[in-house]
Amino acid sequence: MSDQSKIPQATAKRLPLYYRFINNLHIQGKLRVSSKELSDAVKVDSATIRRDFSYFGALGKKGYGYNVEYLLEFFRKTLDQDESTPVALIGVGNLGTAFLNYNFMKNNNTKIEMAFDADAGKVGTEVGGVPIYHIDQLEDKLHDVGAAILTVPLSEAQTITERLIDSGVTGILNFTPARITVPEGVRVHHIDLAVELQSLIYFMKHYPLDNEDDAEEE
Ligand SMILES: NC(=O)c1ccc[n+]([C@@H]2O[C@H](COP(=O)([O-])OP(=O)(O)OC[C@H]3O[C@@H](n4cnc5c(N)ncnc54)[C@H](O)[C@@H]3O)[C@@H](O)[C@H]2O)c1
Repeated sequence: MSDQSKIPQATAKRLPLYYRFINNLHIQGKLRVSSKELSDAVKVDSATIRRDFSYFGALGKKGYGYNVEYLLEFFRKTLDQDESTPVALIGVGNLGTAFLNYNFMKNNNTKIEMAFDADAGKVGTEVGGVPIYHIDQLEDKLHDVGAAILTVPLSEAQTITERLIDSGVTGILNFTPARITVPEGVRVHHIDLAVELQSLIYFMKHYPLDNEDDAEEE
C-alpha cells in the first residue's frame, strides 16, 4: 500500500493482532468496537490503540468507537490479505510438523506451499496437506516463494539460509538458535522461545500489570 511507509514499525507489528480480532468481530456481525474493548482483547493499552488507529485514518468517536468494516478493509489491504503469499518451510521435525499442521489460512492468506527435509523417509509424503520435497530439490522447486520458515538443526541453518537467498527468498522466519548472517535487503525475524519465556518471566517480576495505564508501548 502506498501509505504503508508512514506507519511506524511498532504500529505495523501490531497490525496482525488487530486484524485477527477485528475479523472475528466482523464474523460475529459487530459493527463497532471501542478502544477499551480492543485493549482488553489484544492486551495493548488503549492510548496506544488510539494512536495506532489514527495512522490508519480511523478516528474513533466518543461513545461510538471504531467502524469494524472500515478497519477490516484497511487491514486487509495493508496486510495484503487479498493476495496469497507463498511460504516454504525447511526442516519437517517436531517444530516444522506442528507448523504444517497449523492452518495459517484460518487467519490470513499466508500459506505454506511446500516443505523440505533431508530425511528420505519424509520425502514424498504430505503433512497438513503440504508436500515434502528433498532438500536437494530446493533450487528446482522454490519458484515465486519469497519467504521461508527455518526449522532445521542449528548446524544446518547458515548453509540453508544461503541456498534460500540464492533462490530468491527475501524473508526468513528463523526458529533455530543460530544468528544467521544475511546480505542487506534480506529480512530475518528470529523467534527464540527460550528468550521469549525468560523475557516474560522478567517482565512479570519487574513490571507487574496491576494497572493497565502502566503498560508501556514497546
Ligand atoms: N524457537 C524455538 O522456540 C524452538 C523450539 C524448539 C526447537 N527449536 C529449534 O528449531 C529447530 C528444529 O527443532 P525440532 O525440535 O523440530 O528438531 P527436529 O530434529 O525434530 O527437526 C529437524 C528436522 O530438520 C531436518 N533436517 C536436518 N538437516 C536438514 C537439512 N540440511 N535440510 C533440510 N532438513 C534438514 C531433520 O531431518 C528433521 O526433520 C532446531 O534448530 C531447534 O533448536 C526452536
